[in-house]
Amino acid sequence: MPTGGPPQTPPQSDTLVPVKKPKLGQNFLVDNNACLRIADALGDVSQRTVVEIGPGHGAITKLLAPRCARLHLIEFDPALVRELTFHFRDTPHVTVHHADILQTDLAPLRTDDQSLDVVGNLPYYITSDILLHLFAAARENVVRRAVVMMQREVADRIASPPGHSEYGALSAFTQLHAHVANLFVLPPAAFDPPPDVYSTVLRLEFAPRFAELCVEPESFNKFLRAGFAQKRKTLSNNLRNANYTAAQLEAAWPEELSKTIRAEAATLEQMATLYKALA
Ligand SMILES: C[S@@+](CC[C@H](N)C(=O)[O-])C[C@H]1O[C@@H](n2cnc3c(N)ncnc32)[C@H](O)[C@@H]1O
Repeated sequence: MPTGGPPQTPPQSDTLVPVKKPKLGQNFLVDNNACLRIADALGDVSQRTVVEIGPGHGAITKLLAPRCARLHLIEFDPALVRELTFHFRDTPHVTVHHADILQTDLAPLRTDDQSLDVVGNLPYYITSDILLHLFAAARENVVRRAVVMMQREVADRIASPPGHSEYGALSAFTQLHAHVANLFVLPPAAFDPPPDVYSTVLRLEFAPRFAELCVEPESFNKFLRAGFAQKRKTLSNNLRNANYTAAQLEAAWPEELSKTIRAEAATLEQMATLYKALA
């Protein structure tokens, strides 16, 4: 549930995504077929609890509500909250929360400890913050699947493999937590008002890899952050800035890993090997 109600100002954007600034990221989906494809991409939700991030005027919500067992709507704009509350006044399995998704603890929204399915045409100005919030929930098995729309460039980065020019910190964190499927792209005309960018719908099947990589989640996340801290620097230099000594790095550095590699070129397996050697 929201912790202490929504803040008075919108949340800050993060450093991983270029800032786009329609009011609260409000580009409403007006392509009904796209709404249907998003709802379909969640699969059979007849026995499941679904959380929608930023339902807006309810374009996707109205299709989902009759399909799922329970639906929680997390909306930050008070005028939209009033509109949704009125619209769903006679639909007891739909709950409207006036809340900032980034301040919302998703765990209490579960029923009988069943993991949640998440859907949302995301407010693009906080896309990566929302993803990081979902990854934290995935580490606690709170979420199972998410079908989310975001700016196409961000989606392309998330889905690209290590060594690819678009691979970066957000790709690594996403692929550490989920299998990613790139579903479809929408042009600006699918929205009102139309954004300046194309949009992509991704499906994330959460499956955190910490156990498989034999790493401790919190400290490995910290290690990854340190490794990706400055894009132009080598992995080794970024780790030096995070207080690993040259001698520690020299002793732990795996033979198969180039000394001048950047984090963007390393696989998660290689990062895990180095992390464990340094532990
Ligand atoms: C891109 S619009 C999507 C609206 C609707 N789902 C649609 O597809 O037409 C993003 C929605 O997220 C809401 N929003 C923005 N920041 C939010 C936040 N921090 N927490 C929850 N909702 C937020 C906006 O008010 C808006 O309704």
